[in-house]
Amino acid sequence: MTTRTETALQARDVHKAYGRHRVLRGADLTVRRGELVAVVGENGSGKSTLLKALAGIQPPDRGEVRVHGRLGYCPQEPVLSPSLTAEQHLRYFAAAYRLPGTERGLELLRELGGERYLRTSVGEMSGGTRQKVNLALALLHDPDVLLLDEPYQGFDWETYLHFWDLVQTLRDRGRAIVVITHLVFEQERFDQLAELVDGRIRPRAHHPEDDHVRA
Ligand SMILES: Nc1ncnc2c1ncn2[C@@H]1O[C@H](COP(=O)(O)OP(=O)(O)OP(=O)(O)O)[C@@H](O)[C@H]1O
Repeated sequence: MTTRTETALQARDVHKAYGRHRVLRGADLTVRRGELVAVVGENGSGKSTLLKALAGIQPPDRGEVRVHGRLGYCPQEPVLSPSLTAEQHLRYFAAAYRLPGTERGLELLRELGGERYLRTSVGEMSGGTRQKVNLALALLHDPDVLLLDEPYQGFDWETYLHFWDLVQTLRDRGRAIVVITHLVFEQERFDQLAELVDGRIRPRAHHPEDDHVRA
């Protein structure tokens, strides 16, 4: 039996440098099941670097990352094959995850309004549609911990709202979700605001006056 207080992801004292550029300098983050966390910070503060470290794409130079359960990572730039269709991507990823079929992927694409592009090759898709496929693939295996790097880029307004509904549903089902976002409005959506400053996470208090204001 699992409860919401269970830790789903824990990062301790994470350091990462590119050459002499020390981007992460002791970042700590704890996310529990059923928690939605926003990672915010200035351009270049290291948000994507942190997510890559959490996802294991770019292991930290120092520090520790623990993920409890299955991980899903949606990178900022879609990693898709231009010559394959959305349907083919779903099939290949479903096989890689050993899923019985592509139903969940189809459902996700439907929710995001990308279903009509199932037989379109990725190379012929718009950026927003590519991002829908990217997100559906990251969610395909129903991960316990979801790391999303500005996943709504290129989404039209309606898809953007559907995206947050989807995130809310996953959160309510106990998934732990970390989203990089430049938006500081609607802060009440989030259980934690984690601000990256000088390579460390600084918990940010909720300021109601910031709501409905873009960064
Ligand atoms: N592969 C790399 N090699 C060298 N430097 C890098 C690399 N990736 C990122 N950087 C640098 O590390 C710093 C942090 O980059 P990162 O992409 O993590 O920031 P970010 O907060 O996600 O930025 P943004 O808000 O613009 O997306 C930047 O100065 C960037 O130029």
